[in-house]
Amino acid sequence: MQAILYKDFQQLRHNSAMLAIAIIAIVMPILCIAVIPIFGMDRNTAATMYQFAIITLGVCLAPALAIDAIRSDLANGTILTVRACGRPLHQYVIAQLVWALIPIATASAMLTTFAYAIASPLRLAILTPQGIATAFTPTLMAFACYLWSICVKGKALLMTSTTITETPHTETQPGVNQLTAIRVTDMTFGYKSHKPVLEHINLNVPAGQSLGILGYNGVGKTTLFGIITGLLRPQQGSATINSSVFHSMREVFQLSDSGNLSPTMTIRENLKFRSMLYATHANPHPIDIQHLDELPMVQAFELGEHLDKKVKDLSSGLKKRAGIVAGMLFEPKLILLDEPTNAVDPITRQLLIDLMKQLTANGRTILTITHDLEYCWEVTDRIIILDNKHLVKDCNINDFPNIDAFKQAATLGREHINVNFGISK
Ligand SMILES: Nc1ncnc2c1ncn2[C@@H]1O[C@H](COP(=O)(O)OP(=O)(O)OP(=O)(O)O)[C@@H](O)[C@H]1O
Repeated sequence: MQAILYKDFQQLRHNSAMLAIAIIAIVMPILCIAVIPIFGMDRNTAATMYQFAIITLGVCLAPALAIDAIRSDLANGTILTVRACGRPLHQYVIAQLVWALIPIATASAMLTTFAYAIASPLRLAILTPQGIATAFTPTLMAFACYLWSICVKGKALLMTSTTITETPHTETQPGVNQLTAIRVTDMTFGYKSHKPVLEHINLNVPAGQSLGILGYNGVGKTTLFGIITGLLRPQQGSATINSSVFHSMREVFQLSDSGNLSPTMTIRENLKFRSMLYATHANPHPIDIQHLDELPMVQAFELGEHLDKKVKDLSSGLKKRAGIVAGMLFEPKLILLDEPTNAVDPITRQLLIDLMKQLTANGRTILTITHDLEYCWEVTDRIIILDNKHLVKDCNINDFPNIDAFKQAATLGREHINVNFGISK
């Protein structure tokens, strides 16, 4: 809960528009009450000013706290991070409720006390049931905004489910009894009920394997990741992560497009937020926040000089590097990477190849969605290809005599040669 409140506070602090609204929400009502004794207002005018002050507080502060925080979390992958740290989602829901209600309830109580103390015409009005109800109006508005956020904006959040469960052993090759890391069984999924994106997918990923997931744009690769991590629910069949291999979601890292980083926070603040989420009684400081620039992973990806930059001010490649480092620092055992080499420079790409080879040698299970066939050739043991809603190819990298044969298989023999673009000579 402390981590979520820390993140909400940092996000508000860095969002100048929201911060300005929050300051207006506090200053305006104070001024409205302060002018009552200065102008010697009568009881009726003072009561109107008081109501105006309270409504201003609610209208400005309630959406800024209750709606903005949850909407940002859904957009930037914070929900993924919260799930990945293995904490139950209800802790997130409660933390956001505290963030939505406590500051506004405190501000209302202080404003009412201030009005009672300095505006004598208001004293009787404040002590009536109607006066007390008025004082609670901003809190009720914040609660309504919070419910709206959770039910409408946060629907995706409520739909998530845990896919970590006991999965029986299977023989992946005759005579080889290997632990299954991920099993997808006869899975069908569509964003609309009668329009499947993936149909009857069966997939068994043994623990310790590096699997490449290939396929044309829009074929459903990212969707498959969403189903495996429980962010999307299959319409038919199942997808499970084996709890005998991965004990909780904190051992699972998924690199999403946003890198699961809050764009308004700096890399350092994002790492501190994650560190707070991953903290346990036994290990209260999973990473050394004070000496981040000395961590080998931070040094390897040359992030030291960028630690105090806001994520939204980073280039796409740096964002990707920061996202990878933010996940890897917590030593995940199951790594799901969505186009890791997208937007990175050749040096970082080579760094990623070396890192993935070391992690595979170290027994980690890695699933990589990629269009970078040379990267795939270097780091994966096996590839699957999705096409036209189905899993159409499943083979070991060793099955190909050379990279050209691999590339031809990976593109399903659909290279376009001598295409007419209609460009006039
Ligand atoms: N939230 C969503 N709502 C509705 N349709 C969606 C949603 N997300 C993805 N889709 C659709 O589902 C299909 C599969 O999308 P997905 O992102 O899984 O493809 P992909 O294989 O990862 O593509 P790419 O290689 O371009 O990243 C696409 O047709 C896409 O338009």
